[in-house]
Parts: sequence; structure tokens; C-alpha cells
Amino acid sequence: MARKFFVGGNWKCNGTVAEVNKIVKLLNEADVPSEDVVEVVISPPFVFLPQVKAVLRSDFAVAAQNAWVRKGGAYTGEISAEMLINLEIPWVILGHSERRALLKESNEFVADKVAYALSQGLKVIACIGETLEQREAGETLNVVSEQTKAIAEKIKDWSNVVLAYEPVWAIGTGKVATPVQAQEVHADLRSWLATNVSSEVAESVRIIYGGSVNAGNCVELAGQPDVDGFLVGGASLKAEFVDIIRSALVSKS
Ligand SMILES: O=C(CO)COP(=O)(O)O
Repeated sequence: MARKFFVGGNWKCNGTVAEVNKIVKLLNEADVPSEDVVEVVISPPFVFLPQVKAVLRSDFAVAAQNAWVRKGGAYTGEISAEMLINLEIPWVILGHSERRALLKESNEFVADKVAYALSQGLKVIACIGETLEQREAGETLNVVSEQTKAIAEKIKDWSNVVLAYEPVWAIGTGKVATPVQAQEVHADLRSWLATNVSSEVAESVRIIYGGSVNAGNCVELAGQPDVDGFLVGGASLKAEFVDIIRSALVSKS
């Protein structure tokens, strides 16, 4: 079965009540391909999740940007997977490079979070990606396969996982990976999954690209055979996010 195109909008730590209402209005009025063609998931900061969920069109879903690594309790400032489930938030982004770098989330910690979130019934957008230094040292495949391996060692069922390849050097920099660079890593990841998990998982897991995706570069990227969608930061706060959703209609080369 073909992998359904997936477009995530990661709002990161941005927004006010008024701004959130404005973006949601824009999304609600947008003419986009049907749910059969594209899965759209919007990820506002925690505090806006109920607000967005209450008014967002029903063919788009919402995601949290993080969740605690285990059952909730005495963890001041954290949000648990159970709370997200209780609020009927279906998705969570885990392992974003900003958290890996700034909050020192290790491969193992991210993998534990992925496993726990899945065990509670959440669907997970698991982020991986290399730094510029690692790419220049020829370490890209090593880095992304180690990040994926940590997850693979802790989960059995990949059906609720989307893998987001986000090269750190492309995030928020305007330096998008070329379609060739993105395709190369996505294909390598798929063959890593085929060898180390199973050919079924390799075929079915969506591998999406993130890092300076915009209306101008999404079409060419979407045309790559192993690019199954996007995780969009900056441009997900703007009207061009709608154009990025529409790139789901691009035919694969
Ligand atoms: O980190 C990202 C999405 O999670 C990408 O961010 P930008 O699209 O702003 O580069």
C-alpha cells in the first residue's frame, strides 16, 4: 500500500491566543487535498492545544511537542502521555533536535519516550538528524541510524510512528537539504529499516523531511520517491503552509 503523504506543522515555542486564532482560521478556510491523500497534523505549544483542538477542522489532527518519558507524577513542569490521551491529543513530536541539543535528550532517553508514548496509545513523530559537523565528517548515516536503532531496540510496532529526518544544519537556517540530499538519507534509512527491522516496516513507515521547507522548495522535495511528507517549522506559521500541504499531489519520480 502506498504511504500516505504526511505534513506536520511544528509551531515550536511561538504564538499568542490571537495569532493562534488567525492561523487556525486560515487553515480552516484552506482548500487542500482530502484526508485520503494527505494527513495533516498541527503542533502548537501545550498551552494552546485545547484551544486549537476545539476549533481546528476535523480532517486535521493535533500533536504535542513533547511528553514525559514515563507515567506522570512528581515531575514539575512536565506533561505526561496519559494527559495527552485524556485530552484526546492523538500525536506527539519526540526527539526534536532542539530538545536533543538544548535539553541534552540522549538517543536512549528519546527512545524511552517513544516507547512510553506508544504504549499509552499516542502516535509519534520521532525526529532524527545530523549536525553540520557530523555531515562534513561523513557521519550522517551513522548518526541517523544510531538514533533510529535506539528507538528500534525499544519498540516492536512501527505502525504509529512517523520518522522525521531533520538535518540540524537545515533547521531554521534557510539552508534546505537538496532533493538529492534528502532522498539519499531517506533511502538509506529505509534500507536500514529493511535490514534491521523488517521489509514490511521499511515499506510502510513514512519518512518525512524537515528543515527550511517552504512553498518554493516543497514540490521538488515531495517528488522524491522516499520523501513521504514534511515537518515544517517557520513556514507552518504562515499562509504558505497551505501550499506545502498541497505538495501532497505531486507525483513521485
Ligand atoms: O524543526 C523543524 C520542524 O520540526 C524545521 O524548522 P524550520 O522549517 O523552521 O526550518
